[in-house]
Amino acid sequence: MIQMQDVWKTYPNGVMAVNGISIYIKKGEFVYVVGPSGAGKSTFIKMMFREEKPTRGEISIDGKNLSKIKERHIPYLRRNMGVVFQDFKLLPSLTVFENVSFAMEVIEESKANIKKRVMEVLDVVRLKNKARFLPHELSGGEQQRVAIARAIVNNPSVLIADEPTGNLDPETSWEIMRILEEINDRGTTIIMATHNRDIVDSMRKRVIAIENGRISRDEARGMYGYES
Ligand SMILES: Nc1ncnc2c1ncn2[C@@H]1O[C@H](COP(=O)(O)OP(=O)(O)OP(=O)(O)O)[C@@H](O)[C@H]1O
Repeated sequence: MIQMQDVWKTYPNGVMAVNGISIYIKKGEFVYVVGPSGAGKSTFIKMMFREEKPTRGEISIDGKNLSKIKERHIPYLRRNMGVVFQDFKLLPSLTVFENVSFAMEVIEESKANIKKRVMEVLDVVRLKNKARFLPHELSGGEQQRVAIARAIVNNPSVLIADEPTGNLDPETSWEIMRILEEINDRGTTIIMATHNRDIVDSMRKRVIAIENGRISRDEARGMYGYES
């Protein structure tokens, strides 16, 4: 569960990126965040995993107030939140397997358990057969699937994706969307910022539209049991 209460963000240069947003996202929801370029979508999303701090207002994840989490506890918060970006952000000198296992909470885990879990998530993204490949040996869609595997390897309750299909062709984008839906079906909350109108229009999910740092629309789009 994610809750924002009258959240504002002004950057040090004076840009007012988010201007009074309040939202409630239930566990297991799939939410699109849409809006014009510069509307504040990334800022809104970055505050959820404390990449940016709000200037004002409160954000809580699973009942924990983010502003009260001490710096040294942020890695624990991040472990419960997977993040996927437009540009994949894989480590170029590590194999697919290593990129995913690197993100794992390895303390007290046996090598066998790590391998089992990594192969499990590579199976989810259908890349078990490319575990030994390096990122540059993969297509863009495959690289994004590795990034998704890395994001879910610690079983996060929330997966945040900022323009995950931004660098991909339509067909590859649909492949990524099918994988995200599958992950959502298993109970992970998904929050995805996107400019892809086709995807938003054809997958019936909640849509939060942001304009000038405010919510201009919040529609259930047929999501059963949710009223906006
Ligand atoms: N680190 C920063 N410092 C100063 N201003 C910033 C910073 N990051 C973003 N901004 C500004 O905040 C506003 C909102 O930016 P943000 O990246 O949140 O928008 P966005 O909706 O994600 O845009 P896009 O769709 O183009 O990615 C913009 O005016 C942007 O220039």
